Amino acid sequence: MFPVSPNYGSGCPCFPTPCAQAVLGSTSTPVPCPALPACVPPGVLPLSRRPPAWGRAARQPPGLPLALARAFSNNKILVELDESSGVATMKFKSPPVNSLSLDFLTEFCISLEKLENNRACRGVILTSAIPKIFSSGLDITEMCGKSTEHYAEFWRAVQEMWLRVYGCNMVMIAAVNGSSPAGGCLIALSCDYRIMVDNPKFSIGLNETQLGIVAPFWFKDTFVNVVGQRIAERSLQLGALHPAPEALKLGVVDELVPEEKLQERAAAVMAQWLALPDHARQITKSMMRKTVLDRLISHREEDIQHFISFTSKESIQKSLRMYMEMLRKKSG
Ligand SMILES: CCCCCCCCC/C=C/C(=O)SCCNC(=O)CCNC(=O)[C@H](O)C(C)(C)COP(=O)(O)OP(=O)(O)OC[C@H]1O[C@@H](n2cnc3c(N)ncnc32)[C@H](O)[C@@H]1OP(=O)(O)O
Repeated sequence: MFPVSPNYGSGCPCFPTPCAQAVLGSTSTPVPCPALPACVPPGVLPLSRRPPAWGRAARQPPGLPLALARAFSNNKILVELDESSGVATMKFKSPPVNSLSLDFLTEFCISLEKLENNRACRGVILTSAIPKIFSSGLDITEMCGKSTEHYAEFWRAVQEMWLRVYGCNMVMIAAVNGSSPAGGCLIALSCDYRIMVDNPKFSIGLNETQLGIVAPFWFKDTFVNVVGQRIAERSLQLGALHPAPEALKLGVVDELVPEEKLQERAAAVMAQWLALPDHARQITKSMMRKTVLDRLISHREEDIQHFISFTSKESIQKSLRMYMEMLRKKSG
C-alpha cells in the first residue's frame, strides 16, 4: 500500500497505478501528480481525486474532523452516516423523479467524495426518498437544445459519477425502491449488490434504445459484468425495462424484498460484506473492475467528443424532444 498525494485520482493519466510523483515520499509531503492540472479542465469539480481502490488507509487528510461527515444534506441528496456501523445512506430526494441533472450529479459526487474521505465510513447504501422512483436516469433536458460546452460538462459529470461508484472501494449497495430506468439502472448496476422492492410496477433496465439513443460502451460493460453477454445483448437492443420479478430472474438485481423490509435487509447484507477484511475485499473488487474502468479512463475525452457529436445531431435532438413530449402527455 502506498500513501498517495491527496490530489491523486482518476483525472491523472497514471490512474489507477500511481506514478512515482503521485506516491508520497518518506517525508509524507503531498506531491501532486505533475500531469494533474492539465487533466482537470477548468470548471470541473475536484471530482477526480479518488484515491486508488486499494488506498483507503491513505485517504483521510490529516486534521479533518470525522464528525464533518456524520450527517449532511445539501439539496438533492440526504446523507446519513452511522459511525458505529460505518455505514452511510445516501437518499436521493430530487422531485419529481430524481433525474440525474448536472446539479444532482455534482452533489452526488461531492457527497460520495466526503464519505470516501471519512475513515469512519466503510459502506454506502444508495436509495431514494421519492416514493415509487429510485431514479429516472439522466435528466433529458440536459441533453436537449444546449451548447456543446454544456454537453461536455454534463457528460464529464456522468462519467465522473460512474467512475466514482464503480471504482469505489467502500461497499456499495443499491436499495432500489422504485423505477430505475437507464442512468438510474446504471447507478444500481455499479454497486456491489442490488436489492429491489418486490413490486412488478417497478422496473429497471437500460432503455436507451427506446429513446433513439445508444447506451455508451461503459454502460454496456457494466451491464455485461452483472448479467452476462447474452442477457445484456438482448436487453440492451430491446431497451428493455424489466419488472422487478423479471429483473431478479435475469440477475439484474440480486434479491427482492417487501418494501417495508428493504432498509433492514440492506443493512443486513451490508453487515455481511463488511465482515470481510477491507483490504482483501477492496483488492478483489479492484481486480474485477479495473479493465472496465481503465477503458473509460483512457478514452474519456474521446467519449465526451462522441457524446457531443451524437447528441448534437438534429435526428437525436428530435428523438429526445419527442420522448419528452410523450412523457409530458402521459403525465398531463
Ligand atoms: C458516448 C456515446 C453516445 C452517447 C449517447 C447518449 C447516451 C445517453 C445515455 C442516457 C441515459 C439516460 O438515463 S436517458 C433517460 C432515460 N430515462 C427514462 O427513459 C425515464 C423516463 N421517465 C419515466 O419513464 C417516468 O417519468 C418514470 C421515471 C417511470 C416516473 O413516472 P411518473 O408517472 O411517476 O412521472 P412522470 O409524470 O412520467 O414524470 C414526472 C415529470 O418528470 C419528467 N421526467 C421524467 N423522467 C425524466 C428524465 N429522465 N429527465 C427529465 N425529465 C424527466 C416528466 O417529463 C414529467 O415532467 P412534467 O410533465 O413537466 O411534470
